[in-house]
This record gives sequence, structure tokens and C-alpha cells, in this order.
Amino acid sequence: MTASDISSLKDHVARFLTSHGPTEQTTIEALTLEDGHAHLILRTTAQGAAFLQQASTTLEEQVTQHPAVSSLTLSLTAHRPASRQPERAGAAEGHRPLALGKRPTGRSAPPEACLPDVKAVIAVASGKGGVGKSTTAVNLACSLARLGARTGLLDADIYGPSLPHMLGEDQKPTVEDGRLRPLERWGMETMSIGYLVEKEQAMIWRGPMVMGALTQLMSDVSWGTLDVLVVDLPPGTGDAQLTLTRKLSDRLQADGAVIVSTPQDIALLDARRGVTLFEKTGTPVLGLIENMSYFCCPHCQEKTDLFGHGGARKEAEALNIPFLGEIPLLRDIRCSADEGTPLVLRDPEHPASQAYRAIARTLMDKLAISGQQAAPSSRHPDQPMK
Ligand SMILES: Nc1ncnc2c1ncn2[C@@H]1O[C@H](COP(=O)(O)OP(=O)(O)OP(=O)(O)O)[C@@H](O)[C@H]1O
Repeated sequence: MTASDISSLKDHVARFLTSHGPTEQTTIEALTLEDGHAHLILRTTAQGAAFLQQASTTLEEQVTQHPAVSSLTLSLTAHRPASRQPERAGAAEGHRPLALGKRPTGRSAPPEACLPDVKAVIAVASGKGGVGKSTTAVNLACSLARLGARTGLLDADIYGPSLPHMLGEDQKPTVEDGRLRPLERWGMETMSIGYLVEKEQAMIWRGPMVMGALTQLMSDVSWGTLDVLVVDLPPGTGDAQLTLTRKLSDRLQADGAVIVSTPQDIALLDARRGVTLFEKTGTPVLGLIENMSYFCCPHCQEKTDLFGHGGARKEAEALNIPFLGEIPLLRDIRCSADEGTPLVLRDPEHPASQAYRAIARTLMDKLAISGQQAAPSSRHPDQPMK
């Protein structure tokens, strides 16, 4: 990379911005080029960001036409309000920001500076969508918090953020010194792209924007000191997952992944791809959870193996990874998720809550996570925290 590469690349981007409206107020915040990979940060207004989201493919094509560039990561950052007071994210200029704020010092934090005070990161993944990954991540995170671990929960499921709904959280995070403050919910620090943008907006994001947003959700959020951060990954085994898991595994030896699958063959096939993905990035697979393992009739308690049963246990044995446990298909689990109070908090003694808690305990043992956080004395240990 030479200075003239950067300068001509900047001209390239500037030409794109002047020839495509409405981007008058968009400026190049930073541009770096390493081994042919360009990282471009644009500072823009909400209107410009909405446009850039749609035009990201064209911009990506234009930039990668430059001879020095083979790939691009694009991050958008909103114009900062003049006030130094904490702002509700989304309040600037009367719009919700379409990308996260960034640290005033310039470049995004390098991977080794990512989450420096987080002792362990658990990525919850699934090879396929709709298997209950987010439900599992939320109930596990709440169980970890109830077991006394200082817990964070990051919804990295950028295309379909479900955390705000499952946690019953509709506040907006505040921004302080250019960093987002996580929202405290149910005794955990929580962050989701769903707190910041409308679900439909996130769904149309292109790869580079997704990666920019995910990186910022990890490095530009003041997570503070945590024993464990549970990360709800997007479903599948695409580039987003690969990059994200690489970033996570770069930062700590103790990181591990939990894979959620239903007992069905097709879901297990996808789960196998998930295992391969983590092996590629050197992230230890902590184990497989079988969700919707069986249906338990709420009236007669009869068990029915709707999707077969035990497939995940067999698959775990075949892949030589631990089997962490099974969670039944229950109306109570679905209803409590929809009501915004995870089952482990709504009904801690429910057999399914106990199953989640047992898995959480196993994870704590595996990652040597301590449960030292003192529960507030006025609160009964089984009483959920706000
Ligand atoms: N064990 C369960 N019993 C009953 N309902 C469940 C269970 N697990 C998940 N669900 C329900 O299934 C639906 C999908 O769950 P969830 O959103 O957690 O899946 P996901 O794998 O994260 O999906 P996506 O890939 O779309 O993000 C939700 O309505 C949820 O309440």
C-alpha cells in the first residue's frame, strides 16, 4: 500500500459520493488499505445512510475496481451531536442512526483490543435458521446471570435481531464519549442491532455493512467487566459467521461455541457445517444442544418425538463433541419469549428452566467462569432482576 494508492482510492470514493445523491453531507472519516482489503468509514446523516445502505453494492463494485483493492468493509457512522451529554442513540438529528457511533480516536479497535475486560465469550450458533438459537441464547444467558456470572448478551443476529422482543426491551441505548452503553436488562448487559435500527432496515444490509456493524457492536460498545458474553450469531455458515468467529477467537483462548440444532437430519447436517466452521477458526466447540427435542403435551404430559429424538446426541458422538443437553418443544418457552420474560426467569423451577440451568453450569465449568457476582440482598435469588 502506498500513499498514492490511498489518495487515488479516496478520489475514487469521493467521485462516487458526488455523483450519487443524497450524499452531500457524507464525508470520508477513515480509509485504510491492508493486503488489498479496504476499510472505509463514512460519516453521514441518517438520510445519507439510508441511501448508502441501498447503494452499498454499487459502491463496493466501484471501490473494488480500483487496482489496489480486492475487498471492502464499509462502516457508516452518524454525525455526532454537538452536546457532550449522554444522548439516546437515535436522537441525533431526529432520526435513528443507521450505524453505530465510533470512538473519536479514529480507526476501529484492532481484534486484540476487542472486549478486553470480558473473560469468556460464548458464541451460540446454528447451521440453519429457526431452530431456536436465539431462544436458547437468551435462556442460557439469563441462567448464567442467575448463577452469579456477570453476563452480557450480544444479539449479533444482524438480519433478524430478536433480542429486544425476547427480553421485552424497547429502550434505546445511550451514547457516551462515542461509545454505546449496553442496556441493563434482567441483570445482564445487553446490546442488539435491533435497539438501533428497524428490523426491516437490518434485513436489507449487504455483507460489508453487516460486518462493519458487527465489529462495532463488539468493539464500540462499553461492555465493561464481564465474566461471560453470550453472542447470538446469525444463522448459517457464511462469511459473516466466519469473520465474526475469527474475531472472537482472536481475542481469548477461553472462547467457545455452542451449536443449537433440532433432532432432524437436515438441521443436523447444517449443524455439522457449523462445527466445521468453528474448527476452521480454531474456536473450541463446547457442545451441541438439541432444541425442540420432544413435544410434551401440556394436558396429559405425554411425550411425542415430533422431529425424531436423540439425533443431536448421536451426531455429537459422531463428531466427537460434547452433547450438552436437550430442551423440549414447549408452549411455555415460546410464550415466555413472546412476552419478553425468558422462561428461566418466569418459572425458574420449570423442568425446562432446570435443563437450561444445567447446561449453563456445564458451560461455566468448561470455561472456568466464576459465579461470584453478589445478588442484591433485597432480592430473592429466584426473583428476576430488571
Ligand atoms: N424449545 C422451544 N419450544 C417452543 N418454542 C420454541 C422453542 N425454541 C424456540 N421456540 C420458538 O421458535 C421460534 C424460533 O425461535 P428462535 O427465534 O429462537 O430461532 P432462531 O434459530 O434464533 O431463528 P433465526 O435463525 O430466525 O434467528 C420462536 O417463536 C421461539 O419462541
